[in-house]
Amino acid sequence: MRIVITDSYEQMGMEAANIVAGQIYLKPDSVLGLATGSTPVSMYERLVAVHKTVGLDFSEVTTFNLDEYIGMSPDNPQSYHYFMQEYFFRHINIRPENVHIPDGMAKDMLAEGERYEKLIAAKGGIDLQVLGIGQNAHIGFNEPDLKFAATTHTVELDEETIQANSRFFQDASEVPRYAISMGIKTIMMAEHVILLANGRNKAKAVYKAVCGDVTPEAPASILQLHRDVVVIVDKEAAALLPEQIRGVTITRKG
Ligand SMILES: N[C@@H]1[C@@H](O)[C@H](O)[C@@H](COP(=O)(O)O)O[C@@H]1O
Repeated sequence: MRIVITDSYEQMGMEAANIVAGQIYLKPDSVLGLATGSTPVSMYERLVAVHKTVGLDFSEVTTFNLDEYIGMSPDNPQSYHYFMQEYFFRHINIRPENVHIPDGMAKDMLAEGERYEKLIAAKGGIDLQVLGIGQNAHIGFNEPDLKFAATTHTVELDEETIQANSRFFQDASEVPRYAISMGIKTIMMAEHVILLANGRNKAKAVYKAVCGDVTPEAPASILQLHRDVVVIVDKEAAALLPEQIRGVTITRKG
């Protein structure tokens, strides 16, 4: 794991965008795994800016999003389909047919999970996966569990996640109880991974991901077993990392 601690949320996004842009520069037909939530917004803003200023080309890029709420149609402003259009896809030259997000409206979620996994495999797997992290150390919507979930599957959301995500809804009762999410194995099979976090409320989860026991009770901890992970966190989210780790990390001024 390489840990990058930044001074600000914007800097965190910039560092992540640089890695994504470098990936596309080296491999224009890259397959990206993408995340939603407030964390990656500064990364998307930066990528859009790089696209507009120096023409970062997304025309050959394929994307697979991590997850979607079950029962949410793509035109619902709370859906992850809508989020991705709003913050990223409508601002860049990606081809609509190259954009993939699990279908939260599918009749058969088992079949949808299988379809999604086959699509990823048919594209040769994910080159670079971007992740946020939940306060309970979930990645995608893989909640703390007794085992690591493998492939794309239906998840019952934890109360903590429902409460955390209720800020995007009128109130917690409107937050869907179920989601469809890439599994831990899907994520771990990606060639490169970036984990992003900002804010003091993520410090405990970041500590578990980087320094805690590898356990399905803290799903992000599995990333310690991945061969190429960059953890990019602002200083608030890095607050609980021990000095010796902080001592060997790059602290960028932003
Ligand atoms: N399923 C998403 C995750 O992919 C995201 O990383 C996480 C953190 O969200 P945020 O970035 O808004 O804090 O929770 C959501 O529930």
